Amino acid sequence: MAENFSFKLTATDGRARRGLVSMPRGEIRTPAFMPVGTGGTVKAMYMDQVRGVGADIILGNTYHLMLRPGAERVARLGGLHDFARWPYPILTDSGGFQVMSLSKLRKLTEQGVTFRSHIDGAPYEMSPERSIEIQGLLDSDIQMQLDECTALPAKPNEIERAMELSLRWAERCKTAFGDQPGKAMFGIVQGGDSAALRVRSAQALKAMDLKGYAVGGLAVGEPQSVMLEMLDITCPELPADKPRYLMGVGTPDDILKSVARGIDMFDCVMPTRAGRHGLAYTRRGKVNLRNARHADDPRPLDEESDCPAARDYSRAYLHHLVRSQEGLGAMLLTWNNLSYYQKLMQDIRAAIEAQAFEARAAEITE
Ligand SMILES: Cc1cccc2c(=O)nc(N)[nH]c12
Repeated sequence: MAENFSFKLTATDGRARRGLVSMPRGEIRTPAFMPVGTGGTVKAMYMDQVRGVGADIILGNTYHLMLRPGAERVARLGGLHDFARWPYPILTDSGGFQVMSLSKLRKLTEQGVTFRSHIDGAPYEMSPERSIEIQGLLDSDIQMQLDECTALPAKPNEIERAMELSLRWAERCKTAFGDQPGKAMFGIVQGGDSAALRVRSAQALKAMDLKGYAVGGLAVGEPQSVMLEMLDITCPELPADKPRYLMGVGTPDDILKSVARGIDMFDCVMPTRAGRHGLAYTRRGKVNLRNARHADDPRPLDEESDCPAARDYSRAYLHHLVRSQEGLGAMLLTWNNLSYYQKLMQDIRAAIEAQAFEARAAEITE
């Protein structure tokens, strides 16, 4: 495996990119979908199943893990990879987004955020430095800067204030992270739905010469057209030779349209959360297994899938499990959904390679 963190582009199709991130713990084929493992577990999945469906990297979360079981405890136990038995790369979000969406009595200042745990009300503070320290204690491979994500719609001056604070926090995170060759710290572009603020944020982060760049502050309630417009504005400002990660996105359609605009990495709770709520993603669209019409249907979700959850169980059985609130229902549907998402990414990667090959072949025949 690689000594350091590196990213190389292996094919392009217009603005879509096929690439490879190489790190000491493994390689990440891009475009990549990262299953969300918030509390050190991809809910309702064994880690060898997560690997089996084709995931190269999973997400962990600073906010949840600092509250429970505690970052210092995870460090004493050998770090998140040993704790959760996932030896491959892990990306951790910095916690700010979750503080603002989950915690109580939070107060945000230049220094950082103070808040009370949504679990037991205990007081905490999270500065850029503490966030990087926690991600280090977790032994995270890709660490996110602490940022302030503005929910949309928002006033322009509010978006600007949060974007500029996030830039100052990016500098502090870069300083706190220092030089860790086998790991990476990504900056997060903010700026809401303002083209000018997105450009300013992206250019300022580019000047910091970070190892990767996330686009944050999207998938927070804005229409897809606004999200895509912000990608059209932001991606061209980011360095072509660094990975681009669109946070919290998204549906299969969101992913396709975002890959076409130059995004390399995605994460979203949709496939795992939907699985726990009886919803299955299939090549023919979404299937709600709670619906009574499946009660006598002997067909599997997808007889051509190589995922046992999609191929070996009848819709009638899945309907029964979901209606009976049996744990196996969430397990099988999550397995199906993550398999669907990874197959989508595999098809996207192949399509970019094929198109690039076509373009190259056309050049050669000219
Ligand atoms: C998880 C997530 C989703 C969506 C947006 C964001 C964001 O802007 N910043 C962070 N740190 N995380 C995000």
